[in-house]
Amino acid sequence: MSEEKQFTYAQVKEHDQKKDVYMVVHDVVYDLTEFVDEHPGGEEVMLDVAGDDATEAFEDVGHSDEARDILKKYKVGILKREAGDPKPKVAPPRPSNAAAGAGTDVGVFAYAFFFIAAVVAYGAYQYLEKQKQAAAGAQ
Ligand code: HEM
Repeated sequence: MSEEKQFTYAQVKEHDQKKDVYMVVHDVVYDLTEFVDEHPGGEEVMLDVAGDDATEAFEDVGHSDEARDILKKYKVGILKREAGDPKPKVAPPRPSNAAAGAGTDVGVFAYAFFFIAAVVAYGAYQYLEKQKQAAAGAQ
């Protein structure tokens, strides 16, 4: 069995310089030193979270699947959390899958929209019928 290399948070913290950038995303440790310059979002944001848990920053941007694929290439190990380490502010790994809450909101909104649309359509229908009757009566 191939054992994955484990890093403590303190060890990851040591790699917080531009020439040596590690970061943690969803408890996986990545060596992104080579990627910092290539990052389409700029090196500044990468250096902000160098040596840190970048999970929240990474997920907040809503990175593409391509970005997630790139990330895989740079994996060097997994994070071994120890007592006292900062807790990950875990955003769901896949916001699109895990957005049950948000999905519900959108669902309710969609129902409300269709309900209002139906009421408006019914009203318009009634109005047109009345117009027709009025026109017929006037003849
Ligand atoms: C952890 C490794 C990271 C990788 C592999 C990565 C990769 C990428 C890629 C491939 C894009 C192009 C758009 C896309 O495909 O989604 C992108 C855009 C972006 N990234 Fe990252 N990123 C990483 C970390 C971060 C972090 C920590 C931040 C901090 C906020 C960040 C902020 C952004 C922003 C703002 C853009 C949008 C740029 C634009 O559209 O002008 N990224 N990233």
